[in-house]
Amino acid sequence: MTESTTLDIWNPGWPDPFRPTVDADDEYADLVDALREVQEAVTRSLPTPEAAAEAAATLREVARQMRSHEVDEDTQIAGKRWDIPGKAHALAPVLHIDTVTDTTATGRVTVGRFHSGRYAMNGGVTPLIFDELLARLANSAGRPWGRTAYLNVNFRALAPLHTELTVTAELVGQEGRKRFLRGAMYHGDILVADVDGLWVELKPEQTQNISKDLEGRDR
Ligand SMILES: CCCCCCCCCCCCCCCC(=O)SCCNC(=O)CCNC(=O)[C@H](O)C(C)(C)COP(=O)(O)OP(=O)(O)OC[C@H]1O[C@@H](n2cnc3c(N)ncnc32)[C@H](O)[C@@H]1OP(=O)(O)O
Repeated sequence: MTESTTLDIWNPGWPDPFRPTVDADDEYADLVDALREVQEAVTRSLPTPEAAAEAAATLREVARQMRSHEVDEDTQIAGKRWDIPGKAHALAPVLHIDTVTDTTATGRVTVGRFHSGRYAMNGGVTPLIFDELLARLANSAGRPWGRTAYLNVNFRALAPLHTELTVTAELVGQEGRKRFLRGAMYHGDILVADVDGLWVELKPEQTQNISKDLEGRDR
């Protein structure tokens, strides 16, 4: 087991997840955009062995540079820029959030070949997009933080690449600590996927530190 650390993950002062949580650092956001460009370009390429070796060396040099700026997870920016599409996280599809109310949210997303299965969005990417929008809604409007308990996705039609898709989310019910959400993804008028999700509000002991949940496990 690796050494256990205490990570305080609960702070009642955290703002609504539709708003920024860390100071804007647009150079960092630009770095993540550049990384996305690399992901897409590498996915689309079949370089010669020489070109592949040269690019690998360049990328390892970038990794070396970034390791010299390493910070802990509470301090990192990646995934926390809730004010910009994609939250400055290279894995996240770039989701533009258009409308937000206390119980609904809508957004738009376009994915390229990096997120492709075969000529259409990969089936693992669709839940990633739903989780992004539904989790924010579940944890917004002053609702205490909850974790995703399930995310049941139905794939209704192929979701095309390089094409803007609309995503909707709605809080449909609340029972005690449980929040039920529903979402849908459309290509124009065509329903490509829908989802039912449950978020469970964290108990006090779950909000103190995440290491309790991970105790005794390798990580
Ligand atoms: C600079 C600052 C930047 C900060 C910026 C970062 C912010 C950061 C914030 C961190 C705060 C959270 C961070 C979230 C991050 C994820 O959402 S993680 C995403 C993946 N999800 C997980 O890993 C969750 C893993 N699972 C769990 O932790 C636990 O199972 C859960 C979901 C918390 C529930 O556990 P529990 O609280 O012990 O639940 P329990 O009391 O047994 O059940 C409560 C009710 O829910 C029902 N339930 C629970 N699970 C299920 C299920 N799967 N299906 C059906 N019903 C269920 C139970 O039946 C029960 O129902 P009732 O009997 O009350 O009717």
